Amino acid sequence: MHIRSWIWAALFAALTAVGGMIKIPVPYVPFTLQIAAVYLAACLLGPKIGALSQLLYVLVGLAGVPVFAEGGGLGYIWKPTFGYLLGFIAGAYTSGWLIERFRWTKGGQLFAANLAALVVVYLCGGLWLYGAMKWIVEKPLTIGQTIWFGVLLPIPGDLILCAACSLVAARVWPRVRPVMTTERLGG
Ligand SMILES: O=C(O)CCCC[C@@H]1SC[C@@H]2NC(=O)N[C@@H]21
Repeated sequence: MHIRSWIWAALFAALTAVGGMIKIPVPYVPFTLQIAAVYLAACLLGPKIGALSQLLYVLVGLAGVPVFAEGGGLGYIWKPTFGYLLGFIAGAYTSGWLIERFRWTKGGQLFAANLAALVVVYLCGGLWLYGAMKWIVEKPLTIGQTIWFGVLLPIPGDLILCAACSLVAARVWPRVRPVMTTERLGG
């Protein structure tokens, strides 16, 4: 893989870290801006490099750098929000794959792809939240509470970010994406 791909992946990993620092504490699952970096990485880097950016982010956090919403370190895998972090990797891949497979470029199309990413993030995050609260924290949430705190509370903000990032990506796409993707880099 071309060095430029690694640099872009690292930059978007850093952007996700910034998104994790901008947070509003809410019980169980904080509001953060991490998902905006996931949307943009998928749209501008494609499935592989987009997912790589999120994998780098998670690995740096697990290595101990406090880039997650509530710190970092290997023990973070036991936190109720760790599933969202795994969801960022799978979500970036999903959205990037849809965009690449169907050659989507318009704002509405990117919105649809990012919506799919959001579903993946919430699936991973919600399932992990439920399991972690039950078996690790041992303060179980009901399914209704899990959906309320894990999905319904944060989703309005995430939908606004989805629309905003999709429009921005559609605008900058023609100029930026050829530079960012590996298609022309042979890697
Ligand atoms: O601990 C972490 O760093 C992960 C926090 C995950 C927060 C999730 S991301 C999707 C949803 N939208 C938000 O604003 N918060 C949750």
